[in-house]
Amino acid sequence: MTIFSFPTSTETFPWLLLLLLPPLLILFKTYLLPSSKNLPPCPPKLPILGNIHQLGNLPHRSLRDLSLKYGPVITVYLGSVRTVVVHSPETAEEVLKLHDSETCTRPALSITKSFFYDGLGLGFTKWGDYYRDVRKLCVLELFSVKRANSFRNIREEELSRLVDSLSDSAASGSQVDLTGKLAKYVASFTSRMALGFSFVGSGIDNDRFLEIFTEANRVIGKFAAEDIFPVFGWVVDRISGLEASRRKSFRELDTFYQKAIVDHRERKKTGEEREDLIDVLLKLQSQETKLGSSRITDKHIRAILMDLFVAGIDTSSVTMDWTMAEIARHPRVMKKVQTEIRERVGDKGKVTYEDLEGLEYMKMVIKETWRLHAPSPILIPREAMSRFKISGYDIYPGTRIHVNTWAIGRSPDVWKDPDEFIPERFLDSNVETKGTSYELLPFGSGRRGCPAMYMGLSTVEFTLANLLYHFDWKVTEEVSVDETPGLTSHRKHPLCLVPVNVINRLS
Ligand code: HEM
Repeated sequence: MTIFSFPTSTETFPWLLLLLLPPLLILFKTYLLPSSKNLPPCPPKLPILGNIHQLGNLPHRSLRDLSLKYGPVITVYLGSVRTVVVHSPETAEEVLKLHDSETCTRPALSITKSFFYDGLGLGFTKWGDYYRDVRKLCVLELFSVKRANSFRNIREEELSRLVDSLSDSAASGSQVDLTGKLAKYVASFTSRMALGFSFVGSGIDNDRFLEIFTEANRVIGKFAAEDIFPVFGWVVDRISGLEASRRKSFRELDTFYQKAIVDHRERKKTGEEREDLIDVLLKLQSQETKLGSSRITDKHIRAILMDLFVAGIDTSSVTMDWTMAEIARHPRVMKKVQTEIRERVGDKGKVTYEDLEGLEYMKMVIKETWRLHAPSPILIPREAMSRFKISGYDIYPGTRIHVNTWAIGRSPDVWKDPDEFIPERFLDSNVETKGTSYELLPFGSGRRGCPAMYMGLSTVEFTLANLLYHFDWKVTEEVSVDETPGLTSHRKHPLCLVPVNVINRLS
């Protein structure tokens, strides 16, 4: 009898099976039995479509409704893509703080390829060394407090132009489309800051730029079939024309940015001293600064400009539009905020940056507006990079993760009378907007939070304070709070009000 002999294949099989069983079971459980995972609850889904049919026209609202039934963390399948959406401050904190380092990348979306230079910018770029370098460059060189303050005079000039045009309407007693005026004002100010000019002489005037830009925002906000059905969705996007309209918008903006870069280089040769954001980027280019493993090229600059325009214009202008709409709907608030501003500023003839510090009620009005009308109702998607838990549920690598900030702002578990506009709720409250109070996240939070908060906030406060200081606002028709779908929450109908001149300006 041999104690040990080389086993035959028939002998080996049971032993091999026994040895391989545990890993095989783990593989089977992990990949072939998804239903046995402890995933966040998922509403009943359809084959192929998943839960798409339940998202409706305004997904932040439909998802909130689903979360009322299934809980604050839900799974929805966008076609074949597993997506987790969180709806409470606690679960938002888990995603944005506790698991920030595991969720701070972006999924590979088709818009990144066709519109955001395949991830050379910031907002849609995957986490990694390259992203960290671009973010650092933007935070230190483009969006710092010092840089934002260096553009104060531009903002003042643009505001002065806006107030002049509103004064003309006030003199004739005519109604103005304040939504349109605010959008143009922010676009002018942003382009002067970034490009040094307000489109004049660029072959594109303000109106044309806004047209291209509005169209760009429209196509960016659209669901692409490719992002839902990665294998064949791109065919649908071609047939539906989405891909073509994205490319058209992209080409127009790309050409425009490149022309601005070339013009800047030419101008530099004449020795003209000026420092807009393209100048800053060109200087870094000439110093051979690196982003990831590559030196800064013109394409990097165009990608950063795209992010700056897409992320910076809409968010600021919709905030002001919603705030003015809510103020117009609430005469008590209008009176109170105007009294605060006028008492503080007196007969100086304009609100200065120094005055903003004391305008506590106005700041509450803005917070209340953000609570009800989150500028990004659903934050830009994150993607899980490892396996972890949220509220005890398993989250697997590759899962898309969304934070529904709109739902958090409207939650009766967090806010008393959540659908009412009551700025006083922030009196003696320590809820702030910079990303550490998870019940109010207008700028997002964590590693992907807005890098230009100071710039955005100072534009909003300075502009609103001046509009409310200079004018009373007569409401001649019902102010609607209907929204349109998209990445940023726009009001559906333009805000039309009659300005009444009350403060004569100092020149
Ligand atoms: C009131 C004005 C603004 C609001 C409410 C706002 C809000 C936001 C929000 C919600 C995000 C997404 C955060 C996330 O996904 O967690 C974001 C990201 C971003 N914002 Fe802002 N923003 C404002 C102004 C600006 C301005 C003026 C700029 C630039 C000029 C800007 C540039 C960006 C960029 C580049 C990102 C992407 C960050 C990343 O993914 O790393 N924002 N912003």
